[in-house]
Amino acid sequence: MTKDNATILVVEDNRTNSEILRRLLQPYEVLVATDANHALKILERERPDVILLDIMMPGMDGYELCATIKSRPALHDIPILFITARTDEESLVRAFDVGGSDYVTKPFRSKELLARVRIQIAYRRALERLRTMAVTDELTGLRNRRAFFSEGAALCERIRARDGTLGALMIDIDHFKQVNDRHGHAVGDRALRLVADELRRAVGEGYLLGRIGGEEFTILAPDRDEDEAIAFAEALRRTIAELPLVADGEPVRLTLSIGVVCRRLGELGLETLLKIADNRLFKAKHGGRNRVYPSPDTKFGGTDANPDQR
Ligand SMILES: Nc1nc2c(ncn2[C@@H]2O[C@H](COP(=O)(O)OP(=O)(O)OP(=O)(O)O)[C@@H](O)[C@H]2O)c(=O)[nH]1
Repeated sequence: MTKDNATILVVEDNRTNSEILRRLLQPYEVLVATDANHALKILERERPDVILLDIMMPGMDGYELCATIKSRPALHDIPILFITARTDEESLVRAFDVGGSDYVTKPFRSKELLARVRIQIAYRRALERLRTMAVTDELTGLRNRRAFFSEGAALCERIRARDGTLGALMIDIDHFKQVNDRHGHAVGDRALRLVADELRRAVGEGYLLGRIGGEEFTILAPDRDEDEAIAFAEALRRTIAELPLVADGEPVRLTLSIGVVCRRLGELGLETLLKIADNRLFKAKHGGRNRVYPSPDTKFGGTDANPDQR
């Protein structure tokens, strides 16, 4: 990273040109590739903010390389600025048709080049911000509902492919309306952030955590058996019950009800798994709240050793 906090990949087979560009792009970190294969190799490990791409190169030309980069989801958003000596309409239109964002013509004009690069960096940054906003719950910083379900579906695919198990926890804060009613919405928001922070701290590597509703959170825990998922939920319940939230000089007690299920996925989809967890959450609520269902007690020899399936 540099003073301007951006990296530019220059793909140019002519060494004199690439040196000129390196000098002109001095405010930025500059990587240079001498042909398309070299560029693709660099892109395996680097994510430049902008790519400056020569059209005429030996082997794969700039148009083809641009189309290849744009076909790869991980690279798709990197703006490509063509470097070209060709100014005929057909060549320029083709640059846009293969996914280019803009072009600069040779010989380079320093200020114009920098202005065009700057605008692409700003565009890239704005796109990144929008993408992050689209998947993030603004209040807690957790995955929002949409992101949770789309990442959850992908996680299920991976687990199904290796015939693994998936645990699901449906988590709901008890009597949350009373927190709002008694202390106001701002305290309610503070409570939600506090709970979210604890959940974030508790989840393990590979877990998926999201805020899927107002005071509802969900965790997917891969490769666990049901006893482990229940023990994990019980630990969460205890942690939250001890949170030291104080409002208007009095302690605010937050408790969770949690429905837990764990299955080998097989034909089972995410929606069905979560439905089972949701039904169990309902049982936890009706069993008196501040509890996990199936509870560790019933699970390990209590009265309801065979809890409902749906
Ligand atoms: N402060 C705050 N409150 C929220 C937010 N989203 C939802 N809520 C509140 O969460 C409360 C949920 O209330 P209910 O669904 O009745 O549930 P509850 O009071 O938690 O009762 P049980 O779930 O039955 O234990 C409502 O009062 C919502 O206004 C939020 O982003 N901030």
